[in-house]
Amino acid sequence: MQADLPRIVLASASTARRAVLEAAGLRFEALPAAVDEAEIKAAAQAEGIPPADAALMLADAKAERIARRDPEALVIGCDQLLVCEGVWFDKPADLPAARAQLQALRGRTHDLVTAVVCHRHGGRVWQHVAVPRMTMRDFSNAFLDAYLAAEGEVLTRSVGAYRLEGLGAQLFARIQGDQPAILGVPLLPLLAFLRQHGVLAT
Ligand SMILES: Nc1nc2c(ncn2[C@H]2C[C@H](O)[C@@H](COP(=O)(O)OP(=O)(O)OP(=O)(O)O)O2)c(=O)[nH]1
Repeated sequence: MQADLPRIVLASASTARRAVLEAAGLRFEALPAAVDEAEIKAAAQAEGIPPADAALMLADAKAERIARRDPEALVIGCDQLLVCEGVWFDKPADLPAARAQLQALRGRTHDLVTAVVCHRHGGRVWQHVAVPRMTMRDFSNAFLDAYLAAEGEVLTRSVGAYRLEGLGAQLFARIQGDQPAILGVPLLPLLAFLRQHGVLAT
């Protein structure tokens, strides 16, 4: 890597986000940002802030928290909200909550409001929001219980209580949007920015 390229930091604890960027060949450091997402989400909802703006606020908060340590670094922050018929869902606390959440989402369509921001030199230099639209089958409880047993606690790390990659594909009747955005990172717009910013080879 050329010496004058900025250090890239992903302000995230998400294994899914890290895997997407690593698979795309990005070389970066991943540092979790200690941000009280629940508090920011609750305040945004109370103020009637639209999901896309709330997701950008959360992504900014994570990037800012990490960028303070190294203003020269290019810090990537992401956030993903799940909205189904106006109701915002969060990562389930445990498997029973994952079961209840999947029962609430089955047979319905939900949006994954997925924001990504880049911060450098003390401010946001780029942002993008993608909104994949996910339509779930009206799957049976027997199917649901088999899915939960097969996947286990990892489902608590996903805002939708599912993993599209793998068995989770069987939950869906229709998907509008690209898989990296569903997994939490609008990848191609981000890579385009990184090339334009001189961080990736053109
Ligand atoms: N593996 C997988 N993960 C998914 C899928 N859909 C959503 N997710 C994950 C990506 C993110 O880790 C999480 C969205 O929640 P957040 O945006 O709050 O991120 P999280 O708290 O996990 O990490 P971060 O805030 O970036 O430190 O859900 C999927 O289909 N497969």
